[in-house]
Amino acid sequence: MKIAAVQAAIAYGDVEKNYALAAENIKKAAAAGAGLVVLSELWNTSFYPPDIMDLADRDGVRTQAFLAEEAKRYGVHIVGGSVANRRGDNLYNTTFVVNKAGQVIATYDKVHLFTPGGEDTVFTPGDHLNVFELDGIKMASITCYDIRFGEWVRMAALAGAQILFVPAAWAEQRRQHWLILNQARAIENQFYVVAVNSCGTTDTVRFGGSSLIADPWGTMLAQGGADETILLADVDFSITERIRQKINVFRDRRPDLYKL
Ligand SMILES: O=C(O)CCC(=O)C(=O)O
Repeated sequence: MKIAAVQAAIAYGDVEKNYALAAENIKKAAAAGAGLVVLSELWNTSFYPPDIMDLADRDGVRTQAFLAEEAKRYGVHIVGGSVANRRGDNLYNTTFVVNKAGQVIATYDKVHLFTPGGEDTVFTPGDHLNVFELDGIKMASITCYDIRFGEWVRMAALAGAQILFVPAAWAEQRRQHWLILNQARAIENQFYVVAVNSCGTTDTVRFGGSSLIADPWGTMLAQGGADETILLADVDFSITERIRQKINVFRDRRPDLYKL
């Protein structure tokens, strides 16, 4: 399966421009042969303008219809990064996963909100893991800051995920953390990690780009720089079993001791 990670400069607060940008990038990824396309965090608004409550999608209606249309048009699965998504008076940082038939097969609201950026004062957190199946492979997604919580990522691995998607809007100044955390999560969980960051700027933040696709051994299959790009990598899930046999951390872990 060929995966495309879309690293885009999301326009700050310009929703119309951002849907057009996503459409253009999905088209390019499909033309490059991708079977699964991954977008970055809050690709409809960027992270996050003051009027985000007004700019947010309502009940995910527009985003789901848009992703379903694009998925069917190009015959690709889409892990729809995340969007600002208003449900009633609450705002969520929501991921929709759509299969190539245009069916929404999974929905995830970011669980760990980025308190240093005040995200918890604006958004409501989700309360469940996002594990889903495409082409017979179990997959999972989290969102940005969630990557700092190794126990949350481990849950996805224990639920059987063989690949983890990490849409993000991660600042350039903590680029080192981004690279190390994503690579470490791939190594410790022995699964693919597809980490898709934004690039470009808001009024105050420069996003770090550096999207990456790491295999279950931690080898970087593709890595972005500071600018817009679409990373492509072929993933082969048969290597996971071989790696897990060589160093069998799932057999050797000691959950009986993992409590205080
Ligand atoms: O953890 C970090 O350093 C960045 C997290 C973040 O920006 C986010 O979750 O949106």
